[in-house]
Amino acid sequence: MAAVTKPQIFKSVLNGAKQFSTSSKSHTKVAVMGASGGIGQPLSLLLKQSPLVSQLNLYDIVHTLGVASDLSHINSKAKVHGFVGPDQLKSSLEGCEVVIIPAGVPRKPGMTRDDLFNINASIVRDLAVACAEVCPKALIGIIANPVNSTVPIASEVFQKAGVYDPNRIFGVTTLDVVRANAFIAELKGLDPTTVNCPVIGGHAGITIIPLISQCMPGVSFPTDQLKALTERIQEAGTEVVKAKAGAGSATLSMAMAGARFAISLIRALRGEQGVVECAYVRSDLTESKYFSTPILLGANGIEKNLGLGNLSDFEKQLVAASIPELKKNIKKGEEFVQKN
Ligand SMILES: NC(=O)C1=CN([C@@H]2O[C@H](COP(=O)(O)OP(=O)(O)OC[C@H]3O[C@@H](n4cnc5c(N)ncnc54)[C@H](O)[C@@H]3O)[C@@H](O)[C@H]2O)C=CC1
Ligand SMILES: O=C([O-])CC(=O)C(=O)O
Repeated sequence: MAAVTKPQIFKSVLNGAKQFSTSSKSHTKVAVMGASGGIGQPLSLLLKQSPLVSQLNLYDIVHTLGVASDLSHINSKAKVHGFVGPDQLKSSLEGCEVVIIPAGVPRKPGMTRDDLFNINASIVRDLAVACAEVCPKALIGIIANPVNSTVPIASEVFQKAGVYDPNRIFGVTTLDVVRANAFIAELKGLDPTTVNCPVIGGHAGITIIPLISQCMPGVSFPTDQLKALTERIQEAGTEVVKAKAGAGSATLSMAMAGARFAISLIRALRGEQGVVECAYVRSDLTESKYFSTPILLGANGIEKNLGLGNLSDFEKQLVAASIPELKKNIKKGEEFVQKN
């Protein structure tokens, strides 16, 4: 596998503008759909702080005018506009080059991400219909769960509308990488901002596959510790759902991960070379039609899929185990759009 670049750590989320002296483009209009929610608000705050964002459109079915008013008092460059309710959906997307979608209900203890399908599938479908009509060329990052199905849903919607470009639709799995980095650093006593562990597959349970053998800097663990660490990364979302005890799932770490991903898309849009993030995308690298791998980002979204790299036997087993689950999740999403 080609080398994964140094992780786009949080510092660069805020200071990224310094890296853009070669770029001709200086305006990036970003929409956050579901901007009033647990993820939407801190994600919008982080994007408002980024000098790379010139306009931030906040869409939700409730409360966006208040969130937009609040954020607009921050003395950073981005102009903030609030849009509320379906009547303002299309105008919220006009001219947007990056659209991030955290709209949807979160889990409660005892639920799987797939249990969110019945509510979130139609939310993502309706937002995707609007994107396909208003900003079909935007780079779209889908946070709403179940990501394994919502990305195929959005893709089918774009396909139906005749504007599908598989290079522009991403399932945001950055939080899995952020967690893997944090947990590995904790176990090895490393500076967490210097660790980069690719995480491939999907975004639910056994489909989350950390490639600890490809971690930079190199680390190794005895077999039992490797298994326990892998399972902790796979179940980290559930760890937060349990700790929040009915008050939702990860919001703050997801906001940071979502901002990192959005800023990476913008950096690539602006012509920066070598921007790499793992993301769940249309893929022909495995038997699963969508699969997360490290992606070299460019002005048109996926510049190059960097692939799975050399897997250990343990990781090969994890990939094999994930495929039937991914196929099931993907089929469910595709059939939802075909039937509805
Ligand atoms: N990809 C990932 O790694 C992660 C994904 N998630 C997912 O993100 C989603 C959002 O989580 P939270 O922000 O905690 O939930 P939340 O309930 O706090 O916020 C969701 C927001 O979406 C809005 N919304 C509902 N229907 C909408 C529609 N049709 N159009 C626009 N906005 C709409 C709600 O009004 C609310 O403000 C959940 O599905 C959760 O499972 C959460 C953490 C990590
Ligand atoms: O676990 C959840 O439901 C939310 C999520 O996707 C995560 O935290 O990874």
